Amino acid sequence: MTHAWRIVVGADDAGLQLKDLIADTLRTDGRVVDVSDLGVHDSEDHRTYPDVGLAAAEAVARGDADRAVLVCGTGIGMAIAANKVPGVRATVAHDSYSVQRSVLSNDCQVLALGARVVGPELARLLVSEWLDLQFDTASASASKVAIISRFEAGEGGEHVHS
Ligand SMILES: O=C[C@H](O)[C@H](O)COP(=O)(O)O
Repeated sequence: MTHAWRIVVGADDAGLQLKDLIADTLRTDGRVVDVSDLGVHDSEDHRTYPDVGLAAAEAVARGDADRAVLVCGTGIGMAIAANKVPGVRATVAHDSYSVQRSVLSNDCQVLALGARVVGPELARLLVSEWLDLQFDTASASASKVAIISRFEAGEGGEHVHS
């Protein structure tokens, strides 16, 4: 399968170094046609993980980017922030299987990484594997993701309370 991903990247101060490494890696990856770096750009840039995570997720929601890689200390804050943007599904994942399922089961467009959790080479490997994954809208997982989307759109009623 060929890809032409447009990727937005972002980080807070804790994730700056790993974000820059991932951005450099993405810029030389033939599967990526555009890398948009929302910062932070240096130690003088004091924007927080929600500032950057929300902006990146909004870029995905608008269709300005296909996907986002977001880095903070743990990845958790970035994922929480990104998941608040309607239409965006974000995950923290630091192992291949979780990265794979986040796309194939859950149609996540946002991968959040923790610079204080994962080493740079594993992070680069995970991002590389992630670029080869694409959600299958005809898969059995699609109807499950659709329940979340309908709930988000205020069209609840089909999910079952137990
Ligand atoms: O999830 C949040 C991130 O890990 C962030 O980089 C650190 O947040 P804190 O400074 O509030 O601990």
